[in-house]
Order: sequence, then structure tokens, then C-alpha cells
Amino acid sequence: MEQREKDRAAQEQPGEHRTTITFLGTSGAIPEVGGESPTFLINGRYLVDTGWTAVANLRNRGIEPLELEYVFFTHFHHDHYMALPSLLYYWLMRGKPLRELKIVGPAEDLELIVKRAISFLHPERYYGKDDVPTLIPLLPGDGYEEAAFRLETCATVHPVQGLCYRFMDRRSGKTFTFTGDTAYHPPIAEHARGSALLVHESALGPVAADPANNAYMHAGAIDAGRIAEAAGVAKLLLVHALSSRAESCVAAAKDVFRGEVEWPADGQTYVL
Ligand SMILES: Nc1ccn([C@@H]2O[C@H](COP(=O)(O)O)[C@@H](O)[C@H]2O)c(=O)n1
Repeated sequence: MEQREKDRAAQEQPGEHRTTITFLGTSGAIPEVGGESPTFLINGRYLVDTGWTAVANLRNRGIEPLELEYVFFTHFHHDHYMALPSLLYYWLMRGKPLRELKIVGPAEDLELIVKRAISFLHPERYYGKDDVPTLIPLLPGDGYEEAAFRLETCATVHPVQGLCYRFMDRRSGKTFTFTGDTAYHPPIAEHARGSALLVHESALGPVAADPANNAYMHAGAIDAGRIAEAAGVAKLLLVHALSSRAESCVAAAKDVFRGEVEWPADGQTYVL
């Protein structure tokens, strides 16, 4: 069954909508061969970061990129947004108005990055200049809501402005939280409290970060486990390193977190 059909099947059980999270990648900043930096799809409609190759990743899994309603950016480091121009290109080539794509992201960089992505596509020559995505810039602490979901954000700790999102699915009543890139930051535990699941980066591997030696401001799996334990979530999903580190990261997080810990496989879908 293609991914889109699986998502629909999960979401269309009689009388109940199920929240789905499908992972497209979990690699580090330079993806391993065949891999992708951390990106995932919520409910088959909301893409979290684009990675390098979102269009191909979605289509390879039978998911139509024209059906995206939102892209939520955690922050604007290249490994998290490089595929934005190709996603916009795909929409333009297929004749879908860009204004129908809503892009949520950190206020500090959102407009600049989207403008540059459009400028890279040379709209003066190929497309109408006025067709641009609908931007929803958020500052840490801001919220956003629409009929299907509610978002609450808090700050991450990284060299650029980043958002940790708490996503509440109004149709299922389920809540989960995802960090993007961040150093160990205890307020994230407060933000995630009561979530069914936490997605947390562990780019530094199966360790706790040394704050005096963490210039790129990332977390280790022990940091992620401590956040999950303090938040009291049921499950922790670790991302953002080579898959060869997955097993040791999961084991390290389990030493400090009593809930379930997994490293998602590319293409894996979690149903809340
Ligand atoms: N020499 C560098 C180092 C980093 N960057 C930017 O950071 C991103 C990777 O950092 P992570 O936080 O994901 O580890 C990379 O994609 C660049 O955006 C850089 O440009 N040059």
C-alpha cells in the first residue's frame, strides 16, 4: 500500500481521526547516502522542514507534494530548508498557486529565506511575481491555530532563531512536540509536558553535551532523554545523526528516560 493510502487508512477509521507522523529522514547535517536530514510529515499534509530533497522523498513514497497545506520550519539552517526552491518549483510547474501553500517559521529569517527561494526561481522570466506562499512568521512563545490544529512554540537554543513546536491535533485530541536543532534546554520539557511523544535531536551522539564545548549548540541523546523524562512524555524519538549511531543513542537515552525510545526509520509512520 502506498504511504498516502496508509495515512488515509489510519486517519479514516470509523468515527476517529488518527494523527500520523511519517519520517522522511533523520540524518545529520550532511545526509548519509540515500538519507535525508530530519524531515517528517504530519497527517500527510504538514511537512516539517524540507531537508535537501523533499519533493523526491515525498513522491518516492506515493505522497503528492501538491497536497501539502503547510510547511513548518524549525529554523533556517541549510540542511533544514535546502529543498524549498524545488518544492516551490514543483508547485509552479504543476500550475498550483503558491499562495495556497502556508509556510510557518521563525520570524527572524522566514521572509528573507522564502523571498530568496523565489528569487532563485527567476520569477521575472518564468512566473508571475505576485504568486508567493502565505507566510506565518512566529516568534518563540507565539501560537497559531486553525480548524484542524493548534501550534504553540517555545525557543530552542541554536546559533539561529529556532522554534520548538507543540502540535495539537484538534480532530484526534492528540498532542506531540518536536524540537528542531537545539542544545539542552530545560524549558523545552515544560513546553512538551503532557505530549504523547517528543521528537528531539541528538546530533552529538550517545552523550550529554558539554556546555563549554558546544559551539554549534546541539544536544546529545542523554540531554534528549533528560528532557523527555522531565516532560513526562510516553515516547521519545531521536533524530539528526548517522544511522550507525542510532542504537547507541537509543541506549543512552534509555538510561535517563523511563518511557519508550526509538530512532525512526526513513518511511516509518507513527500513529498517535
Ligand atoms: N561551517 C559551517 C557550519 C555550519 N553552517 C550552517 O549550519 C548548518 C549545519 O549546522 P547544524 O546546526 O545542522 O549542525 C549548515 O547546514 C549550515 O546552515 C555553515 O553554513 N557553515
